[in-house]
Amino acid sequence: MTGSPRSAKDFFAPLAVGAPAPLREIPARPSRAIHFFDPSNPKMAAKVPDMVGTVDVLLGNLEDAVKADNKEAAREGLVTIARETSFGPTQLWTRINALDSPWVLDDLTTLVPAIGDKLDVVMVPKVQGAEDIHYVDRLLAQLEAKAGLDRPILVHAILETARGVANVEEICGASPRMQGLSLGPADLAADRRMKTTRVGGGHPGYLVRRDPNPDQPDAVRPTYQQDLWHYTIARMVDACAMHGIYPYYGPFGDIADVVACEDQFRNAFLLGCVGTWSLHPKQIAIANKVFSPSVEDITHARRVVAAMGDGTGAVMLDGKMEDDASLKQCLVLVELAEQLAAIDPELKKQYDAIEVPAGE
Ligand SMILES: CC(C)(COP(=O)(O)OP(=O)(O)OC[C@H]1O[C@@H](n2cnc3c(N)ncnc32)[C@H](O)[C@@H]1OP(=O)(O)O)[C@@H](O)C(=O)NCCC(=O)NCCSC(=O)C[C@H](O)C(=O)O
Ligand SMILES: [Mg+2]
Repeated sequence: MTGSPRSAKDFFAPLAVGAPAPLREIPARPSRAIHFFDPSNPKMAAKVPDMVGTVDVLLGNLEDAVKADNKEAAREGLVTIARETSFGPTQLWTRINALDSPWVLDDLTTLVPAIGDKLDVVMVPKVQGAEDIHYVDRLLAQLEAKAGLDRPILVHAILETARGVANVEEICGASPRMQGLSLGPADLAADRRMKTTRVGGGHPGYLVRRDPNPDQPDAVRPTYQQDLWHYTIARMVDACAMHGIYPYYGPFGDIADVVACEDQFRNAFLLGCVGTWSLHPKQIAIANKVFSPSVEDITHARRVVAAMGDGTGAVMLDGKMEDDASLKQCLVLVELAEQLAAIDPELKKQYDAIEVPAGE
């Protein structure tokens, strides 16, 4: 039957006859690094098979950073790579072109029939509001039905316009396909008319200065650089948590500055993000390190879990109060460690070696 009226109760109904049923819950699959490659670049494409298993997500990028003349080659290159590669535990994502571009329709109508059974997530750039997700949602359902796919392809939105940020909650709740959000700091900075020309990361001019000391009015007053992206990432994290989907940092363009890259990734991890983008092979190890809880954190978390017994009341551990709420914080880390250990043997070894003294 077609054309039946839709109500809120139909949120989880397929949007096309024959399309797979939407998922009720987005699986928490490890995605510490979403590694971008240009499928039209032969050197990058050649590296993809060997990267399987070393990174949680491989993303064939079709949008910005792919030259206009190479758009078709990138699309076809991704089809070839997807068909010829066995991805094992590594997810395959793509970033399609913007919804107002001349390429996006061909991106979706080519990729879904050709490699829809291998594609886990479609990343949609420059999402402005729920209407953009509704468009992609329906089109994907039609294409999935036509291709006879038996599981839905998920959708990930990049937050990179002021309007997108203003509509972040409705974007996250626009479809059961919504898997997560990434920050697009370069496009967002331009759209907001911010005055940084960097691709993500901080800026030395964005700072606070210590008050003058009346006793030493001429003394140097230290300054403290602030995080330009704190507000946006915090909004993303809340909107994603509210809708049961996953927030990610985005690109860190200063490939050479591995120290600041690690700092930016860690800020996002601490605020609640589950992963980030990697633009260059050397950013993968940084992301894997930062988005995997440390042995020290897991040791502490497990000690709290053990000390809290039935999970109620308050206890003292190392001079600090722990209670029902801090137990929940620790469980976030313990659950993440379990998910990562299931796919990362080296981490599993480290986490398994942790000994928690009984009876604390
Ligand atoms: C940033 C790069 C252009 C740097 O490339 P290159 O100068 O070639 O770097 P290296 O010489 O250090 O490379 C060493 C070898 O590694 C290969 N390589 C480089 N990058 C990748 C990669 N991403 N995946 C696989 N392999 C890679 C090189 O080919 C070298 O190989 P070999 O010569 O055989 O040793 C380049 O890294 C790059 O283009 N990265 C991806 C950039 C990208 O995807 N940008 C788009 C996302 S960011 C964005 O869109 C902004 C966002 O939307 C926003 O609005 O904020
Ligand atoms: Mg962008």
